[in-house]
Amino acid sequence: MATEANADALVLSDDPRHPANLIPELCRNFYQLGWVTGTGGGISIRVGDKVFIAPSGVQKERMLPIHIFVLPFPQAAPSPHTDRVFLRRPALNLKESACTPLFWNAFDLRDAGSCIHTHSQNAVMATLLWPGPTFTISHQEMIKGVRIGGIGRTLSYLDTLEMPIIENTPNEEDLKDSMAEAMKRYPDAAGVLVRRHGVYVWGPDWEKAKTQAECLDYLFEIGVKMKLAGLPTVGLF
Ligand SMILES: CSCCC(=O)C(=O)COP(=O)(O)O
Ligand SMILES: [Zn+2]
Repeated sequence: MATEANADALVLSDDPRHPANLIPELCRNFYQLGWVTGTGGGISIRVGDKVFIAPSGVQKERMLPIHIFVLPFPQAAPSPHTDRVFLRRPALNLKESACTPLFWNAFDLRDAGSCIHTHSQNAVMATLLWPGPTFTISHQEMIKGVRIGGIGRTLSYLDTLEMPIIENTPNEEDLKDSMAEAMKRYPDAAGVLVRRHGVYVWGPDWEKAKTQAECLDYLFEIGVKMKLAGLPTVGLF
């Protein structure tokens, strides 16, 4: 059993690329993009058998490494309703992110090394202008930055990008099953949009997850603008 001091060693490092240093830094960047304002959204990183997760309901742009939770992987998707296991919990009275079971979908079903959740308005607008089960767009250069299933080879300019959209629920953790279903139904999709809420995107590591989140956000934004301009988003015109 880890003592408090050696558990803290899991999040205290001089290495700027340590997940406990990266998560606060990346959340500050995401805040500037409008992706994690109002405490929502965030990023989790899995390195081998350890998952690093931010606390819930905190100002994500002001987080520090000592606020980070560390959970062992694998374990059954941790949620407030299960007996979850921690390697390290902050001393403060904090709960792990409500996105934890959703992040777990990406680790369990895609062997992801990182999962990002944003509340980007581009993602939300895409879910409003595409009222059906998917968002689609083709013939955009940024499609080439997106990976098959989020983890495979990158798409070609000639591929059509399709992202499933699931319906929102009052509690974040209750999205777990519909997200998992969408991931099974759309194995090639690099993420899952949540209507009136945002998007989950993952990758083999945090750099690739971030690249894909950026490319997808660009595609949501231009798709929304094209739709509002009355232009088709699939096919050449
Ligand atoms: C205004 S945020 C509402 C809850 C939410 O959508 C979310 O992403 C919460 O994430 P957290 O990591 O703060 O539990
Ligand atoms: Zn959210």
